[in-house]
Amino acid sequence: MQMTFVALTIAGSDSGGGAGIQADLKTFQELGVYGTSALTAVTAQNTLGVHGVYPLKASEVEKQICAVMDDFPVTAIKTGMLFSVDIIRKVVHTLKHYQAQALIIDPVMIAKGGASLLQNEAIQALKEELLPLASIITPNIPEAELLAGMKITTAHDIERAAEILLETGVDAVVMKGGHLDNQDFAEDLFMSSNGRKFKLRSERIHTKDTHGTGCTFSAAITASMAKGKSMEEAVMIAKDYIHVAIKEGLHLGNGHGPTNHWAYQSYKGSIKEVVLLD
Ligand SMILES: Nc1ncnc2c1ncn2[C@@H]1O[C@H](COP(=O)(O)OP(=O)(O)O)[C@@H](O)[C@H]1O
Ligand SMILES: Cc1ncc(COP(=O)(O)O)c(N)n1
Repeated sequence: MQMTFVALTIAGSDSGGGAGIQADLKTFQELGVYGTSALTAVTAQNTLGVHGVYPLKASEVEKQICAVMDDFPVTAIKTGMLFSVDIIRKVVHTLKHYQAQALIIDPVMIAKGGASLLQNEAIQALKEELLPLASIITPNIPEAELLAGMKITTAHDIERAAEILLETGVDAVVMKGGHLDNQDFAEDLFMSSNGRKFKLRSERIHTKDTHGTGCTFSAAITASMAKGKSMEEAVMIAKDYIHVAIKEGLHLGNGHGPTNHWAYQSYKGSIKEVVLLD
């Protein structure tokens, strides 16, 4: 009998289906992993922006996590939009109880349209209480600036910020380069506490349809880790997955459209270039 791998996402709902819980579950499914979820908030959202944010109570988030963890053989967990200090503290408490095998944290803070998905006072709790439990954290550049407490403009800054984030106790950091002003490449930096360091480089796709790229990328990492792959392998597969999802975009909606979560099905071979660093 074939083994069924199970992943859990703890995140917000995006009614437009391109980011959040919906992106995570689609990605899990495409990568052959059974997806479960614990909602932290409902958002009224489409490709034009976030039109409403309705957080759940922390105890309601906890109940969902327990319901899943008490019954399913979950091998990897990811977090996305956590919204408040209360929800973060409850998630930390609950995850400590279950001792997740692999925990991937996408420190979602601000939607691409500018809406806040994490209250300002929650940034510290995320950094000090949740990050120490994590296998991998996947900040984009603005998120890394807030978490590391520094401005990031050069390649040296990116490495320095990754080093600062490793000091929180997380096993590895992936600094996503989608927001960098590089017209040719989309480059992410992987750095782990055991000294592994490399860049994942792919051609930059010139499109406005990048809604949910971060959610999709971290969900792809989670799916591979749920299947038992190493952090390095998982990050490499995720880079290919997000690249084809952006490249084969669906052009839906009138704003920043979603990516194509099923494009990876018909894709063969490797796209990214791995650049080893000392
Ligand atoms: N225009 C693009 N072309 C190719 N890859 C991209 C592009 N934009 C983002 N990516 C990739 O998508 C992933 C998510 O990055 P990013 O967009 O920075 O995250 P977020 O959605 O959290 O802001 C990264 O692997 C990044 O390199
Ligand atoms: C519920 C939810 N979670 C996460 C994001 C971030 O996605 P993006 O950075 O692509 O806007 C979002 N827009 N909505």
